[in-house]
Amino acid sequence: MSLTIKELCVDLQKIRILKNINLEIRTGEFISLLGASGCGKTTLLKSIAGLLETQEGDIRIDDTSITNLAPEKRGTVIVFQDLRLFPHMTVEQNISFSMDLKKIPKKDKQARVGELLKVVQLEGFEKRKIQEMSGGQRQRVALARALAADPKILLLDEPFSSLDENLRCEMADLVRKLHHEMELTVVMVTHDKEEAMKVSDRIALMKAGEVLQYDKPERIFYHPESRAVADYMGQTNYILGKVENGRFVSRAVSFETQKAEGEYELMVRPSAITLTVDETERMYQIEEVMFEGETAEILLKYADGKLTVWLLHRDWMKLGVKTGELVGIKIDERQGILFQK
Ligand SMILES: Nc1ncnc2c1ncn2[C@@H]1O[C@H](COP(=O)(O)OP(=O)(O)OP(=O)(O)O)[C@@H](O)[C@H]1O
Repeated sequence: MSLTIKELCVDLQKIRILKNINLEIRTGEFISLLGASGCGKTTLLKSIAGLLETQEGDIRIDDTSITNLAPEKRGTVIVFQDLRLFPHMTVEQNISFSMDLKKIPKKDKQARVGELLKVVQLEGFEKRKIQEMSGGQRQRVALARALAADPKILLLDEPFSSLDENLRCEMADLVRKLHHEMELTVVMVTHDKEEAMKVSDRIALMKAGEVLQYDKPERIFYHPESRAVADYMGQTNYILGKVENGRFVSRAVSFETQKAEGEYELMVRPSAITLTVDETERMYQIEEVMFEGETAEILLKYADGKLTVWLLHRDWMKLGVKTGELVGIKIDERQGILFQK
């Protein structure tokens, strides 16, 4: 089922929290709402689930408006960060909760619980109490309980944030697998950009109640539409320059461009710069080198400011230079983005 959000505005205690949100989520798509704490991700997820009153705009599943429907009639199910399981009940009782409401016969219910436990890799755990399970196992139960309601749209609010890194990856893989197998449309809230890039078909990057960019992970990372998006998605360098006569010209790099004349900043990720000792023009002084396992982070100082460069550690070692010495740089301009000043 597809989900369309059109010009959605939401106020909480008379303050406008969501400002004119527009998103189209295709059937079977996995999207992430990504952004810093307080930008409105959970508010948007709750609005989709029908847990908050909306002031303006429309939310549609396929061609039907759900804006004024009660949460239980929307076909959406939300899994919260704190899971909201019933700790004294068994796994089976937790998972079959939505089926009890629908008065599904006991035998069918048991069979379905068994199936769902298999799906989330917790076969045989029916009679275990929630309080006797680990954090990762509880996450799986919460997921199975959500799936038991046969959702058209699965909404996940930072579902893995309380887990350690290994479990996070495992759960992310599981959700991604279920999403494929069950052709679920999934909207996940996260503030973890790596997680978002890994699991999502598209990412809606939010800031202060607005969507700054809604795009595929590669585009959000390599083709940010604004400095705000570029800065959120990873470390960046900005090189000041001008476009004149069809060329971007700066102290560090110059190349042809179709952009209009004016002052620009060239955004370059640290991995798009390499160092050289062959050039005659060695005008970048190595200020600091940080060893980070397979990579080395090198901080350079030059007349216009500083640049950060990431090299494979073995490539750095091959250069044979050390802190305080001068090097030249090469910038892969195809990986750079020009922002007008
Ligand atoms: N019940 C409420 N009443 C008033 N303001 C609220 C309420 N709930 C949240 N807010 C405010 O709305 C804004 C968005 O909150 P929201 O929880 O949607 O952000 P978020 O992006 O999900 O943040 P986080 O990553 O920290 O969970 C914040 O400024 C928050 O303080």
